[in-house]
Amino acid sequence: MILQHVPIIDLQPYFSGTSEGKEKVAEAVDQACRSIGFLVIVNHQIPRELIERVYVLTRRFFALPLEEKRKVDRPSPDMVRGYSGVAEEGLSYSLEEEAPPDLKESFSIGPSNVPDDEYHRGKAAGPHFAPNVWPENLPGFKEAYEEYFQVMSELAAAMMRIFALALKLPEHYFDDKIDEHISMFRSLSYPHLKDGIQPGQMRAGAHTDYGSMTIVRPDSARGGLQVCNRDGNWVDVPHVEDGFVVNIGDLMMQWTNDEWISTLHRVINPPEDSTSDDKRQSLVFFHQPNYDAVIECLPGCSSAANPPHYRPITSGDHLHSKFVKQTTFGKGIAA
Ligand SMILES: O=C(O)CCC(=O)C(=O)O
Ligand SMILES: [Fe+2]
Repeated sequence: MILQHVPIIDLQPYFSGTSEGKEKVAEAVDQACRSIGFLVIVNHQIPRELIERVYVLTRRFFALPLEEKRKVDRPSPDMVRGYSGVAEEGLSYSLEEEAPPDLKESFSIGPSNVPDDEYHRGKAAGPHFAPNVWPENLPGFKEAYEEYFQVMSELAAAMMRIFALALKLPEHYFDDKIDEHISMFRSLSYPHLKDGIQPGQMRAGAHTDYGSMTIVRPDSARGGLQVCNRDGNWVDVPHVEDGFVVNIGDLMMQWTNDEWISTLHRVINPPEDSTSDDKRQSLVFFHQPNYDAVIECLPGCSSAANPPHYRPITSGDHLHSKFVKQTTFGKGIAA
């Protein structure tokens, strides 16, 4: 059955470790990834205290004066680190569309405590392990962000094991392809702008994500995340207290030979007549396999009648090709 809405999936049976429990979760995830490319997970084992701490520190960061935030500006266009201001990027650029820039600010980090060796620092590593930049005078910010990056990496590894089971592969199939992952954690702040909005301008324009998966801790504020379903209708992603939104990106779609779909989504503005302050903040983890992991049609995803749709490509080159597209079409680089 093709789902037209985003399902809510309880991960508890997976974490309880029985093979029936794992099977049940894997089947539900397979159906979600085939139908709509999005799911909401509950019982994910991420401590609530940490999520709250990161959320509060993020509010504090975005509330700083602009000149303070500018001190941790993105170091260069190909390094997604540090701060980007409102309307400096447009996610729709990656779709080769002319669209007005997004109404959001962001702060991004990549892996920390990177070993000083050839794999991580050599030419082949490119900007994937670029150093992080940190705001001064925000006690606990760096620690909380690094801890969040770590727990998200573990949750993504668990999701990749569920993905493997869902695709009828050995549970640990992806483990050695993500053990040096080049993911990015990005906090997003969407101010509630009441005027100066251009026609068609949104909090985040319609786009697909690039990598293996995205894990989002959203906000209940009005003006939220929507997904375009198979019928071509925009549907709201349900807001579940203590839930995370998971969606697969273009790389996973390519890996599965289009069996799973990377779906268009967007973040809409609050209603025009709203008199309240509907500012919104989300915490977004973009998971991306090791830069040298080869993304080629997974076993079981092709047949004589349905040969591989894509040539093999490394995760690093795949990500780079998205960035190049974006710099050609817009002034910024998004996630
Ligand atoms: O803020 C959100 O809920 C999602 C944002 C998003 O889709 C993105 O940054 O790729
Ligand atoms: Fe996205």
